[in-house]
Amino acid sequence: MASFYSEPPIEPFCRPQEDTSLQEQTVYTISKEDVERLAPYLPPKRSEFLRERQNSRKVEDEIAGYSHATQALPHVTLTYAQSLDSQISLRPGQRTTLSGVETKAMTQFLRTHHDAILIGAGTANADNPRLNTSFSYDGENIVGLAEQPRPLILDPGRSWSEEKCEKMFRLAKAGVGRAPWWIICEEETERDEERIKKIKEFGGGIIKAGRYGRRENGVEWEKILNAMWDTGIRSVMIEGGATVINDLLRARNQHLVTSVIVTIAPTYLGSGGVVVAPPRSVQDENEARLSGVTWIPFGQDVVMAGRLAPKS
Ligand SMILES: NC(=O)c1ccc[n+]([C@@H]2O[C@H](COP(=O)([O-])OP(=O)(O)OC[C@H]3O[C@@H](n4cnc5c(N)ncnc54)[C@H](O)[C@@H]3O)[C@@H](O)[C@H]2O)c1
Ligand SMILES: Nc1nc(=O)c(N)c(NC[C@H](O)[C@H](O)[C@H](O)COP(=O)(O)O)[nH]1
Repeated sequence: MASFYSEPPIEPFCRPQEDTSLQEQTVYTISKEDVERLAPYLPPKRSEFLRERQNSRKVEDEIAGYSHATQALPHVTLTYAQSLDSQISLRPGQRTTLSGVETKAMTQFLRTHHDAILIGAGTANADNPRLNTSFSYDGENIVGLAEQPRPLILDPGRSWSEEKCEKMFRLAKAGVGRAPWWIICEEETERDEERIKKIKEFGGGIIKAGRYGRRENGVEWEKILNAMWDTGIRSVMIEGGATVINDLLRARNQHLVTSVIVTIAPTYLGSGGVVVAPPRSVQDENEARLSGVTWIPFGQDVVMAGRLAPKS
């Protein structure tokens, strides 16, 4: 495992000025009551020290109330939006809006509470995502760069195209988001060198961890999360897509997930979409059950927050 990155200077608050398209960022906020309802499922708030020294290994003593027994694993919040028929998009590669404005605001709030935000290469290529937050505590001023999560692109099969993620790089350049880190498996290939150089030029970086064989066997999450911890990441919000979610929900990985926060939208996408359903490890047994569950209505949607009771 090896990791490195370069960091743009941290500024307390920064509004996009040069790039006019960035001025159109919608400002999101949620009520104090909803913040309190979500609080039990969130990682401890980041300290200033952690925000500024994300690459330090000496930070471990600074963490209070850390929720995992093993100190080398970050708090993992698995979060996504699904339809009533358990689908997250109409077809692979198609961005499908499920969340209403209220749950979108909730997601933007969650993003301010995590050091990093992870998506799979399939989602990165499909969505041209922003992966920043335009959450505002006062309903007016969007949080500053210090509260912006680090985007992580999980790409064990090396299928990510940076060109399809120009929004993220633009936001980083404007100082209203961070440049992404590319997560690939350990095996080196010469082709990577040029790409890594380019990603670093934009302020991004790379994490190499674990091995990768057949796609249906998934990735080595523990090694990947461990490598994240080594870079200073103490909390990560994992947003999808289906390959990533179903892999994390399989029996051998469930103990790595700290909280699950799912938005359920009152719509049926109809068969043929991208489904969340982890592989079943034991016939005729539920694969996973949540405990400590709270259901919170947000506009027309409902948000379910809970913890996984690991199967293994
Ligand atoms: N509604 C939501 O909350 C939500 C969230 C995220 C994505 N989506 C949607 O999901 C769709 C993408 O889902 P997907 O499953 O095609 O893509 P994905 O984002 O899960 O990425 C899958 C690809 O990344 C690699 N990969 C990543 N993690 C892997 C793992 N653990 N094991 C094996 N391979 C892994 C593989 O190369 C694979 O092709 C898009 O349409 C996107 O809009 C919806
Ligand atoms: N909460 C939520 N509601 C939705 O209706 C929907 N389609 C997603 N989708 C998540 C999404 O597909 C990836 O996390 C993006 O790629 C993030 O993109 P943005 O940063 O928001 O631009 N998420």
